[in-house]
Amino acid sequence: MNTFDKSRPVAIGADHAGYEYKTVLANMLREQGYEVKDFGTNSPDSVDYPDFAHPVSIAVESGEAAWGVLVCGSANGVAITANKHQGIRAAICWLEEIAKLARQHNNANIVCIPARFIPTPTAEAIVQAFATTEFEGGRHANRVGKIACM
Ligand SMILES: O=C(CO)[C@H](O)[C@H](O)[C@H](O)COP(=O)(O)O
Repeated sequence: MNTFDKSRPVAIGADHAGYEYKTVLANMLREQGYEVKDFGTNSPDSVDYPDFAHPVSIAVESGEAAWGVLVCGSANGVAITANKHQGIRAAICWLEEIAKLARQHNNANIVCIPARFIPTPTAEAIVQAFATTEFEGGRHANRVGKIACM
């Protein structure tokens, strides 16, 4: 249930610590037939991660994008920012298995990548797993429902 399809774009964004990974991940997704909406940044010049995490989150929250990818040094900054949005469940993922669980158990809709702590192939495997793993529903649906009740 609730698998990401390719009828809507993937929103992607990063700060200066993540922009190189963002390029690699966006290219990987495009090669797989996804439309990618890139919110920047596109250089190593120092920027502030909320300026990129908020637009990606708004795109996913509004339904303009089906899901999102955010990259910064530790992934903490982009995840904290994204999770300020009511409709966002952003998960920091540093292993492929964590990415699968973020989808299976948490129905996460943005994957947050810590570029300074994992190699590029791991980041690619994480995004691939996140893109193709389904939410399991059932007992997890009750729990995910309670996240947004406040
Ligand atoms: O999580 C973060 C910020 O809370 C990210 O890791 C940023 O990429 C990091 O803080 C950037 O650090 P820099 O010293 O300004 O390059």
